Amino acid sequence: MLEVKNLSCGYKDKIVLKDVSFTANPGDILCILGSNGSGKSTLIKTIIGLLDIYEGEIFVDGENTKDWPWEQRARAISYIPQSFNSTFQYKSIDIVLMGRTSYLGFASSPSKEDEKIADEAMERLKISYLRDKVYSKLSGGERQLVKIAQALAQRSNIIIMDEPTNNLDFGNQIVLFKHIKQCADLGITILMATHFPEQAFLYGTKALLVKDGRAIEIDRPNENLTESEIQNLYCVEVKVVELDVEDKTIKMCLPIL
Ligand SMILES: Nc1ncnc2c1ncn2[C@@H]1O[C@H](COP(=O)(O)OP(=O)(O)OP(=O)(O)O)[C@@H](O)[C@H]1O
Repeated sequence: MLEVKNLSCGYKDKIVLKDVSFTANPGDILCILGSNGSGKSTLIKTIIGLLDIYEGEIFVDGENTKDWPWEQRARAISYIPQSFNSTFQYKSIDIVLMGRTSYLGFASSPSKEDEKIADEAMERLKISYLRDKVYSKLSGGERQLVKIAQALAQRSNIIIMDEPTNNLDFGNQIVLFKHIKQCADLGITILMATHFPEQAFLYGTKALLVKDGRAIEIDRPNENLTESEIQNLYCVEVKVVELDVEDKTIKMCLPIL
């Protein structure tokens, strides 16, 4: 469980977000929405400890993370950046094994047990066929799946993704969301920044709307995220329509040109 309380964050000479509070429980998929430059990545980088906190607190399972060493943070929270590539000729399994780094002693290499955990993570995502392929030669979608396997091998209860569907084709976006939902069903807490309100409608159990230095938490976006909130967030006219598909009502967000 991740709790952010009255958080202010930003850079040396600039506060980007003020007084942000939200909670993400096990199994939640919390979609962070906001226009370019609104502060989504800044918030994520602060949660994972890459940026210092100005004010406020971040709790994981009730524990304040302020003085956590990096290993403890890495075991609790996995981070999948917008794009990750490697100039080294790492095999995919090596990238997944990097998820075990926080469990290794100084200068020690992964054990048989670490390899087993990494292989299991790849099997769970049905990507064992990528095991010995060179990571830098995989497609964008395959790379995202390998990074999710790394997060699973890390055995953290929280996975944070910055625009995970960036550069993915329509089919691969759907495949990726199947896997994200699987992780949430395992009780993992997912936070993801996205540029698509539909992803919040379709998959989000919560949404966080980031605008003008503030963030508003919305529970069950499919029911509670409104057309006017989306218009206000992106400063464009949109229409939210409802479709009955099988036994569900699904919301779509259409631009008005
Ligand atoms: N290293 C930095 N130093 C100072 N300001 C920065 C730095 N990185 C980002 N910013 C500024 O912080 C603000 C928020 O940027 P951030 O990258 O968090 O936005 P974002 O919502 O993730 O944007 P996008 O959707 O375009 O990825 C922007 O005004 C940006 O210019």
